[in-house]
Amino acid sequence: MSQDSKRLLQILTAQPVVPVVAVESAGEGVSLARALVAGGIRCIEVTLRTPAAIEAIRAIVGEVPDMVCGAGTILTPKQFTEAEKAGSKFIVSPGATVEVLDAARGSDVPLLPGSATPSEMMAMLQEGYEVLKFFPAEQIGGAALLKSIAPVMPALKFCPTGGVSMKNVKDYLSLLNVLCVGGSWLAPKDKVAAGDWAGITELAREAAGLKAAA
Ligand SMILES: O=C[C@H](O)COP(=O)(O)O
Ligand SMILES: CC(=O)C(=O)O
Repeated sequence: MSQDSKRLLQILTAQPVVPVVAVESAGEGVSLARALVAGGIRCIEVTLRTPAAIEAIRAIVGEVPDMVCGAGTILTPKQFTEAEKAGSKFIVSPGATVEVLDAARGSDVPLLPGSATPSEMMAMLQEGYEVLKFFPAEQIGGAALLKSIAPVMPALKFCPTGGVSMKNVKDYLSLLNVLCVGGSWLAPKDKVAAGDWAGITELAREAAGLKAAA
């Protein structure tokens, strides 16, 4: 399967913000996931940027049934397979290589590939992908860029990520080609390190109250 866009749409439209997190242990991942669920956020992207990521995905999938846990920063087929075996419900890549697309074709877990330019978006359409990550969103052109893509490639829907925060999130969520945004601001390093789970629940509650137009 190249992309189960129906399943991805279900996952991504269930909340306006998908927290993109890097965790230092499985226990930290579980506490974070519980704090986010308590604030109304039911989807998390655990990035493979720390050695604990795969164990954390496995633990969240096993111990926090109300959280839909995906894996992010997938750069290689090996990482794709590890994330899939850990129980990831979706897989996110900052871009799209032939190798990662091949791994996705052999898997039932939907891939959300990253794209940043019109040519990359056209290439993804050609591969049968209609739901894309837009990364790095703010740095590459922000909401204005995505707005200009809507009439040109109306089939595409995006999850912009990178530099998105409460300051600019509404610019993205007001676009008809934006399903939700991704961001690390719901899991600030200082709050996670301090175990300030109530503080994270508060950030999640604020984000969960936002509305996407798409
Ligand atoms: O996709 C991953 C990014 O690292 C999240 O970006 P951010 O930290 O700017 O929200
Ligand atoms: C940007 C990135 O690393 C990811 O979400 O896959």
